[in-house]
Amino acid sequence: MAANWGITGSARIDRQQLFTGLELTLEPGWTCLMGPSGAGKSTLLRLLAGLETSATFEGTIRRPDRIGWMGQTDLMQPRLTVAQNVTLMARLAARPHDPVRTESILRSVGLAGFGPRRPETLSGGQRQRVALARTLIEDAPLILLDEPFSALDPANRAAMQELAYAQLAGRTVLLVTHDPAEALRLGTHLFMLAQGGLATVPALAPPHPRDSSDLELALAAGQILTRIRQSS
Ligand SMILES: Nc1ncnc2c1ncn2[C@@H]1O[C@H](COP(=O)(O)OP(=O)(O)OP(=O)(O)O)[C@@H](O)[C@H]1O
Repeated sequence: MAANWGITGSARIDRQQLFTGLELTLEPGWTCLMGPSGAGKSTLLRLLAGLETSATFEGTIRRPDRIGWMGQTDLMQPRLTVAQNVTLMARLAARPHDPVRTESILRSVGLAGFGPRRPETLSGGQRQRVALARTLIEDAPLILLDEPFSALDPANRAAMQELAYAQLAGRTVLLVTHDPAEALRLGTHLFMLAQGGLATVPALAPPHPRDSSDLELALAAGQILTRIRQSS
């Protein structure tokens, strides 16, 4: 249940107003946030997560106690094994962690048997799968994703979108992305942050994730790209 999670308010960095009077309430499922570079998307996501930002924020933030986070970099600790990286948050918080569950989650992201390996032996795509496993193991109801697939090659990106969509079923997900096609594949609620405000963008009808070769998706992605370029 998404208990009215979201953000209402205004934010600025020094004299630069990022957004004013913004109201975002997250519905269950996938919400995608797009917009020109520098509009404040990452800042908004970090505010929602309770992470440090350079922004001065006035307003209210409604979020659950536990939040899952996945960014563009996998933040893996090179000296730890894959399994130790997946359970890092539990280790830091001195919470118990179950090796059987860790292996089961690794299997669910296509990394069965990878637990003892070191991060340097993994490809970029495999490292993002570890990052997804680390997000899944926390079992948070709200998941915030900041461009997690953008550094991957197109085939891996499409595979990760589908994997994340399947594995995060039932959660409330907010994805920040530069890629209109990614937003259209995954999102049931799409928004654009531009010129200090939030605008609704029409989403495609279910089923999601949409096929990446979908013609309707390609056309809509082109239109959104034009809109982003016009507002930057
Ligand atoms: N530490 C900082 N000090 C000063 N200005 C900052 C800082 N961090 C971000 N900004 C500015 O705040 C604005 C919003 O940044 P933010 O990263 O939230 O934008 P974004 O929409 O996520 O951009 P992008 O799509 O390029 O990642 C930008 O103009 C940026 O230059």
